Amino acid sequence: MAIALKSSCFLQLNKPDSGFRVSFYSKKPIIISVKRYTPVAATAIRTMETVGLSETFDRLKKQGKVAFIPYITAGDPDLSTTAEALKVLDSCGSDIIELGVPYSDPLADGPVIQAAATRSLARGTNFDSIISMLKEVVPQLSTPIALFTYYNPILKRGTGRFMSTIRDTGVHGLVVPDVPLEETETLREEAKKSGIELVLLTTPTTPTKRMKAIVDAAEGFVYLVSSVGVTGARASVSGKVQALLQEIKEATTKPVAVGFGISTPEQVKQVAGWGADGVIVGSAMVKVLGDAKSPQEGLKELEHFTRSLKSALD
Ligand SMILES: O=P(O)(O)OC[C@@H](O)[C@@H](O)c1c[nH]c2ccccc12
Repeated sequence: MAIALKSSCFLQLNKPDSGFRVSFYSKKPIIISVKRYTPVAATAIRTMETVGLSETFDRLKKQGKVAFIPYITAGDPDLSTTAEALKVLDSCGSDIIELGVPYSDPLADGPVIQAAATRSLARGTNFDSIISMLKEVVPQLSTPIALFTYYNPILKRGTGRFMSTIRDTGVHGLVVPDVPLEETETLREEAKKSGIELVLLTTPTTPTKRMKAIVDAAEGFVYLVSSVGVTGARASVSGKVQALLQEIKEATTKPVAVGFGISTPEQVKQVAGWGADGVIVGSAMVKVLGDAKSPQEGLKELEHFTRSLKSALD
């Protein structure tokens, strides 16, 4: 029986009778054919997942490539457009997608993402509606999702329940920019129980000792914030990033992705050239969707913009 999956990659099925080990290798549509559609086959096919953040970086490293990591705010302009935007970002070759949970007090965000969060909340977007959307869309994606949320929504729901809820959607990673380092351990333990990779952030002003503690505790990848201040496109990316990358790479072999202020193909190329394992673009992506006259136009613009940035890494 052949089952066409709108999913990624070359699929290797080992031991087709007694059990399946499914591995995804590259982003190509596949047809799965099984001799007998046994309960094992059904389970394997149902539970097939994209690979996680660390494995994505491992694969890219073997290919000598740098990860392209876009960020968008869930529910802006609305959740059905977010669902389509995730598919656009996936089809344009994003390697990891950061999806932001809108929050009323986004302290680390600049005006573009703050405005997106306000619009999204005004439309009634909440955590439960985001989870329902993700349950629908994630199985159609080949790009792993890292959910982006401030700490308060996690505490409100309860850390363990929050982690199992996002795991059940197929989300692989979590970024919490305002969790105090002292509380990271608990968060990390709960995340691990659910197989969620907790990404931690370090900044240009993080003391070396603290940076080392952060990179030791980080899962998936280390997020290097390129400059002090809030998110938002900048005319140039601070040259300090190159030395910061060097310092972090002396402290860990974990992949390091750089974000904040990056919005042009030249800047993407520059940061990759400085040795980043991944390049994150957020506000510029959010602006494309937020400035569009209609969701359809926004999605078209998003595709065009994503391809222009991604091509800087090819
Ligand atoms: O928007 P920028 O400057 O491209 O930076 C990425 C950023 O948007 C994304 O990673 C992010 C969104 N909200 C954040 C809050 C803190 C740190 C990072 C973020």
